Amino acid sequence: MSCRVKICGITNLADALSACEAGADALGFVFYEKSPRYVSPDVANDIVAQLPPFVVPVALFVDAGKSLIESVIGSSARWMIQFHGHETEAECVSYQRHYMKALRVKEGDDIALNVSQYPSASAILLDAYKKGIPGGTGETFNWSLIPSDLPKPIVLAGGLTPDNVTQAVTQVSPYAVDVSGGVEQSKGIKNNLKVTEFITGAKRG
Ligand SMILES: O=C(O)c1ccccc1NCC(=O)[C@H](O)[C@H](O)COP(=O)(O)O
Repeated sequence: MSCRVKICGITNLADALSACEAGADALGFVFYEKSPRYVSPDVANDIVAQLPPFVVPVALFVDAGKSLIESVIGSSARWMIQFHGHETEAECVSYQRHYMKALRVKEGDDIALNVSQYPSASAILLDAYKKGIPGGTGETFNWSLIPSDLPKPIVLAGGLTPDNVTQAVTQVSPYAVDVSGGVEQSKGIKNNLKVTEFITGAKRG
């Protein structure tokens, strides 16, 4: 089975449809106001309403309140949730949607133990840890820290680009890869050529 691809940080319809055309399996929308990739719930839901079938929209939150999360996911049954902060298992499961929990990896972490804290997650996203920045850092982490026998589908993220994604897929064999900065032409705006090269590279690995 070839590796799935999630293109994260979508802020406009043109980038969303181009990514779908290029073969993206999932699109990420960042509902974290401090991010340069922030998109409002209204704009995101308008985009989601125009997505082709079989593409999963993923709503990304960082320690968000219940009212924001419910206002986004309440507009479409298609939303999956990505919790990218310090959310507990009980909080994640309370929305009764498929969700991914992002874990930010640094040397010395017990990844297997951290994954075991989220038995209800549909997948675990592993991203690079950088103090004070919750995500979208553009930095890789040491992929050899990832145990090969984790009990959940793994979404590999952090500093992936068209140049390193095939190597990442070959080394880690993740269920999916996730990219944001590595396929941008400027913050929040995707480069279609990079998106196409990234997806081709991920599916080749
Ligand atoms: O993109 C952001 O600005 C962001 C802000 C806060 C939390 C998460 C954020 N992005 C998450 C992602 O885009 C990806 O899941 C992942 O972090 C990979 O990003 P990148 O290293 O830029 O490819």
